[in-house]
Amino acid sequence: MGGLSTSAYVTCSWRIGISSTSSRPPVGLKSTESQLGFCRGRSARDWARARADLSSLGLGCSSAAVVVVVEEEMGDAAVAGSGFDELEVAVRAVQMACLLCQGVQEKLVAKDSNQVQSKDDNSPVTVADWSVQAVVSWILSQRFGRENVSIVAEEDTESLSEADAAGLLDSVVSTVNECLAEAWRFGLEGPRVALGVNDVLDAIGRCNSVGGGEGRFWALDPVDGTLGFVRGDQYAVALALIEDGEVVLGVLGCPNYPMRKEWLNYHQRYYRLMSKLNPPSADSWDRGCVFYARRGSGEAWMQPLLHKDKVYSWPHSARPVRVSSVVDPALATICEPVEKANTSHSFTAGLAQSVGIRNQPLRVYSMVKYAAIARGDAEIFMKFARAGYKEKIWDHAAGVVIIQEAGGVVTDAGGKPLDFSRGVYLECLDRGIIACSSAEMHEKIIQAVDASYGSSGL
Ligand SMILES: Nc1ncnc2c1ncn2[C@@H]1O[C@H](COP(=O)(O)OS(=O)(=O)O)[C@@H](OP(=O)(O)O)[C@H]1O
Ligand SMILES: [Mg+2]
Repeated sequence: MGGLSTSAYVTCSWRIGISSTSSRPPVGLKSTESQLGFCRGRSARDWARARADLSSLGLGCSSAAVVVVVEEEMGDAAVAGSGFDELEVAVRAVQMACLLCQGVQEKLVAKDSNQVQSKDDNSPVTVADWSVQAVVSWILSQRFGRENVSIVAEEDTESLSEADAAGLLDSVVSTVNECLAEAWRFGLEGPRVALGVNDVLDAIGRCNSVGGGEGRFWALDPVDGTLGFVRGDQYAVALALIEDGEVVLGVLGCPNYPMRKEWLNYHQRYYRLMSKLNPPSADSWDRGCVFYARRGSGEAWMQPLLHKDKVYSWPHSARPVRVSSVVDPALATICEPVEKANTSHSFTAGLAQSVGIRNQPLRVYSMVKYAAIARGDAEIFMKFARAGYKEKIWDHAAGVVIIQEAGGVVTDAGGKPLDFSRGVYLECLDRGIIACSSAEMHEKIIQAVDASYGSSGL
């Protein structure tokens, strides 16, 4: 089986191919190139399993039908107990979740009806929401121990467990297993055997923490901007760690956020077409970024999504991001929600005029807006929801720390920091959310809000 010792296989990423004389892929391992029965692995356990599977097929190490390809040296250890900290695990989990979402979105855009379900409030919930929640929950529990992981997240298992959702549940289970089978590519361990329905429901249902001001918990929005997602447009996977009411790290996966700001102006359908005509190469940073920051570091980072068939190695070409240096309102751009049901476009248009902003607003679904400010693609993010709407912590936590560490300012419209210590909602939020690239710009906006809010009818 090649000229390498077993120890080499367990410290490298490898691929086993069985020649066409044997048509069956190794049992229990993902068949990625099924005609030849290829499987891949990246840990001692995978390797032991592959050998056992080969022998169950009657193929020994020296069999001519077996080919082992060592793909590349591992950049980091894949076995449990290696020293990734919470940020690294969170980034890897979000990377995996982004790839999962891209797969589901492609099917959705091609109109696979099993992928969308209506929640009670009629918002579209997809296979991706539940699958991402299951994957992230499973990975965090696996890495840090179930008893040490508390998660506040958007989805519950109620509608998924109903009798008429059996097809949907099956799709979720297979999507989760497909995603976790790739965990080794991200330096993480997947499950030894595929998760069953109950395992998946358990992973989703476990995310039932209610947050609060004491202790540590994760806040997860598995697919933020569900409308953007089902429309084939922008959406985000948002994961934050909150400790004693403060966001200590944030990760924002933006699978459709382009490398170049100019692409934001194109419709996603046009963008998809262009990507097909001119496919991204392994080294081009085409579509899909993951942003992250650690509280107090003074740095925020952006990584490309992992390309197909590549193995992730930290820090995966990360580059620092910084907020815009534009301070002249005449050159500034406001970023805001797409849906006027989610914010008052007329109020922000009035504000823009009063401070001298001339550019058209950049309207983007989801927390990608936070990424846009952190990367300097726009200078101001504002959201003024209708009276009575309560913002949820998972819709903001990751984005806030990323903007702050990239040099920006985020507060409510009264200038107070967003309060993540009061449970699932941003209780006591004063009017709306304002994020700016600089303290000067922020001050101008706060003053403009004070001057016009009373007569806005909001
Ligand atoms: N009525 C109302 N007002 C304000 N906000 C609301 C409202 N209803 C929902 N939501 C929450 O807002 C999330 C989407 O907000 P966005 O800023 O991304 O809006 S938009 O999609 O760009 O229009 C959206 O997140 P997702 O559910 O993850 O899509 C909701 O959590
Ligand atoms: Mg959301």
